[in-house]
Amino acid sequence: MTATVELDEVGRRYGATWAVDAVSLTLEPGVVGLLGPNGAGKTTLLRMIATALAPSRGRLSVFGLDPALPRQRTEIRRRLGYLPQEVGFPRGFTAFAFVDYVAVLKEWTAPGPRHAEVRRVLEAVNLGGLGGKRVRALSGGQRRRLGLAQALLGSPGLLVLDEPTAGLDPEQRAALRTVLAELGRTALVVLSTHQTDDVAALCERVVVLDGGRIRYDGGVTQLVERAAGRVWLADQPDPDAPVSWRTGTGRYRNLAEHAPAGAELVEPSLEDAYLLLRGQSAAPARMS
Ligand SMILES: Nc1ncnc2c1ncn2[C@@H]1O[C@H](COP(=O)(O)OP(=O)(O)OP(=O)(O)O)[C@@H](O)[C@H]1O
Repeated sequence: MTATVELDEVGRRYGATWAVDAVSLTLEPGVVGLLGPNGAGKTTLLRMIATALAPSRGRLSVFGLDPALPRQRTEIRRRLGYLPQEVGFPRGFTAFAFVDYVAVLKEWTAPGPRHAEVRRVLEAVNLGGLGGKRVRALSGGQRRRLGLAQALLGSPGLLVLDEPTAGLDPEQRAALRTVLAELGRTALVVLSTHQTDDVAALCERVVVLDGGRIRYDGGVTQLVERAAGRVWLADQPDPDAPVSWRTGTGRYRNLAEHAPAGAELVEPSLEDAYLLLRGQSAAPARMS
């Protein structure tokens, strides 16, 4: 069977900088999380998968098609939904009119089924009651969900979502997780986020990018297991820990190979595992 997305040594360069450097990935249906620090190359990678940006080198195929060829690119675009990091909304449009406009661009010609689909995706992101509201009058989180609604049009086989949960309140994030988990049963959902708890709640697979390169690609559980036996709660910060921070209880969470004095070993989270991975490649991070 053809993989939904296949990248073979894909790179994208801006001037002398490789924003994405020799990335190889085979992505099948399911929800895949993309983590990485600011500037890691997540948006650049997602833009290439969404056919919004051409690779500078390497081979990329989506649904077995080549986005470098105009006809095949059009076919890919018919079958994918994309939420960019920043959506240029026509702010005078109503929420309904905006999604309807995107639906027209996506070749939904018959008004009856198109309007029904617009209503469906607005409901899916809990904006069913706000279809008549102007985009400029929506809150930031509501606008983010409106951007998501247009990506869901036509239940695409590939959803590329750049920070879909940014600015969403906890209830909306939880609701969105349900929508995406449901979609991931049949479609490939690739999402970038800075929220490790979204990845832990939603994804089986996580790809960690840093400096344009893959630092980890595998199961979320396996990444968390790497941090087992290395997360310690103590009354003091451990000077030898690559990562250490003061928690809300006043105790320090130390990510370290060896037990700091008087420390208590605790279960690792995905955030701990991610920070440990980062700590191994980056300068020591200390937050207090
Ligand atoms: N249009 C551009 N022109 C020049 N450099 C760019 C451009 N877009 C991105 N870059 C550079 O490419 C690198 C990767 O940027 P990218 O936006 O892909 O990272 P990111 O992981 O999405 O970051 P963030 O988490 O901050 O959104 C950065 O060094 C960035 O400065």
